[in-house]
Amino acid sequence: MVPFATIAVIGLGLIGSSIARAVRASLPGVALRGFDASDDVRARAAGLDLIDVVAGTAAEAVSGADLVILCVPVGAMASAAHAIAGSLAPGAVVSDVGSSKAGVAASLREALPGATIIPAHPVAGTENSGPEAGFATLFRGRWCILTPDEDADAAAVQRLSDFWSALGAKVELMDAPHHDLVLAVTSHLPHLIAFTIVGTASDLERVTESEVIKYSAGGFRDFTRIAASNPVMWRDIFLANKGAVLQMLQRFSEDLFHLQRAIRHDDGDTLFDLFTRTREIRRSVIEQGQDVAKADFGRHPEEEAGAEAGTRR
Ligand SMILES: NC(=O)C1=CN([C@@H]2O[C@H](COP(=O)(O)OP(=O)(O)OC[C@H]3O[C@@H](n4cnc5c(N)ncnc54)[C@H](O)[C@@H]3O)[C@@H](O)[C@H]2O)C=CC1
Ligand SMILES: O=C(O)C(=O)Cc1ccc(O)cc1
Repeated sequence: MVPFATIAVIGLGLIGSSIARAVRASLPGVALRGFDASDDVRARAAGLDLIDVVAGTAAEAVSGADLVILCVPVGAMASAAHAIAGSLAPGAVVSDVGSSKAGVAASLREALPGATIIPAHPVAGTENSGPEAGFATLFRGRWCILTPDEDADAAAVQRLSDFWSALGAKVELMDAPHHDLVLAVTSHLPHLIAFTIVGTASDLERVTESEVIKYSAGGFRDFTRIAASNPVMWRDIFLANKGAVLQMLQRFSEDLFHLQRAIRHDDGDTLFDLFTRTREIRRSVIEQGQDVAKADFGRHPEEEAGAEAGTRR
């Protein structure tokens, strides 16, 4: 059974366009409507034929939709929700894909009193943005975390869970503050570290005269992919998940200081023990992700073809 008959996607960038493509691929027959605040993105989305109707306003996009998914940066969720207030079909489920959850949920509740709101976070993405960057297999084998309130409509939670499962995602339920703490460690802090190291290296480059770029085949190259992520999106995530990120950053700084001491005092055992432990963690991450790796894990199909032809990312 198709969980929703008409889906409205607000924000037609990487995630919104990937949802549209995945719905077309996995739920044929579902009507797709959409809107983006950018005239240029709306025109490009229409050119890519991602959805059935590219509406001229958010209110028009959601009319008649039984599922509305807000796919805008977390700092724009409140204004996107206000723009659809009063235009939702009776019984419509409103969801979002924001990377942080507690603050977004509060602003959706404030903008849409009485609406059925079930927040979600597909933990799948890339460093790219815009409607061209999306692809239908993005969510396959990846987690989608739903963070419904305790008193949320259980039938609506089930329908949204069925929707994400139909797109190939593995669904998990969590409370929003716990989600924000977990993602601060697994996603937000690693991004902050990448932004920092690439920024530091770029400052040093003025001293070393382009050696940073020249010798960037090492670990630095991997950091540059993450550090190329969308600046608006990440600015908003750090401001929205401030408490959890600062808490994790405090712990990280203490651990970094501990390593700094070990290096200064020639304490090789401390370094060796940590690196042995982290090597094991990588192995278990790979083992747990085996099924995912086989499912075009996190790569645009064109990138996949490039990688197979030996092109380095
Ligand atoms: N990029 C990623 O890897 C992931 C992103 N997310 C979350 O998904 C959301 C969207 O991110 P992306 O698709 O990557 O960004 P994107 O930049 O590719 O697309 C966002 C789109 O939203 C539009 N927009 C901004 N404000 C709007 C408004 N008020 N009304 C209508 N449209 C508006 C922009 O014009 C843009 O086209 C963010 O909340 C992000 O935290 C979640 C998982 C992964
Ligand atoms: O590109 C990567 O490695 C990512 O980590 C993508 C990503 C970004 C934000 C999310 O909330 C979830 C996934």
